[in-house]
Amino acid sequence: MTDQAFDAAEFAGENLVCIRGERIVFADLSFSLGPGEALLLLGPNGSGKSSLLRMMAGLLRPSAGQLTWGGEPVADDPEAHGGRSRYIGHHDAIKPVLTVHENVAFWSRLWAGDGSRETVEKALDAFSIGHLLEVPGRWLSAGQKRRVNLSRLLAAPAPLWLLDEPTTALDRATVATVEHLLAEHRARGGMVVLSTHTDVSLPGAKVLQMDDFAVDPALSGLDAEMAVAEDEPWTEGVRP
Ligand SMILES: Nc1ncnc2c1ncn2[C@@H]1O[C@H](COP(=O)(O)OP(=O)(O)OP(=O)(O)O)[C@@H](O)[C@H]1O
Repeated sequence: MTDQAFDAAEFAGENLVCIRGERIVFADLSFSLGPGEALLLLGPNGSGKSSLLRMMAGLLRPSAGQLTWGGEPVADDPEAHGGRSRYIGHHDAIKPVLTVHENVAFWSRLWAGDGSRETVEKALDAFSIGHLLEVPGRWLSAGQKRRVNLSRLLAAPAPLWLLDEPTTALDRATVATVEHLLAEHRARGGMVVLSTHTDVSLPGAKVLQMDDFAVDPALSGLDAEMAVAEDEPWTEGVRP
């Protein structure tokens, strides 16, 4: 775990199109995010927030448009993008038979080549769950699982945090902890993209209203050639 500033570059998306199944979920979506900035994804169920986050993480290929980092297409070096981004999705990536320590150490080792007990303890302490170190994953409550999952952000630092409804199942005090950690991350030059249906304090965040990029199905004229295989990964590595 580090308190050092990130040497981040601009992360941007240009005219992104997302097709899932045979439906255009969003089209012509563009954004840009500089060091220290945050982007809030808002919109009703099914409007494409998770799809956009998965796209940003390299887990879903854009049907058109491109993502860039420092002006260079992310697709040119997917491994580098995997190294600088941390995606926390809906599902808590916790092995039930491993202890909390073993779970977080695994991700810290894989993502940051660390996995030391000190790093894991510090990350868990930040979420007030240091006492769960030796508890197996299967015994955790929903909120405890979420906290363990989020602690991976601290156990394997990277500039770009991609968070899909990160405060789900968290109590009020832990939501405040998350808000504090988001602010600290941005103060170090980190970037945050976050989807939510609840209030999460992200001062000065840019906002993307996903339904602004919806396409009327009757007008979409979907070209089957644009559709890509569902969940076809286009970056390397294990991304839960
Ligand atoms: N694996 C899939 N195959 C086909 N369509 C999918 C798949 N996953 C999602 N979709 C569709 O893509 C659209 C966008 O879903 P997505 O999960 O990105 O929305 P969301 O805004 O995150 O929704 P929520 O607020 O409910 O989490 C939905 O119409 C959904 O049915």
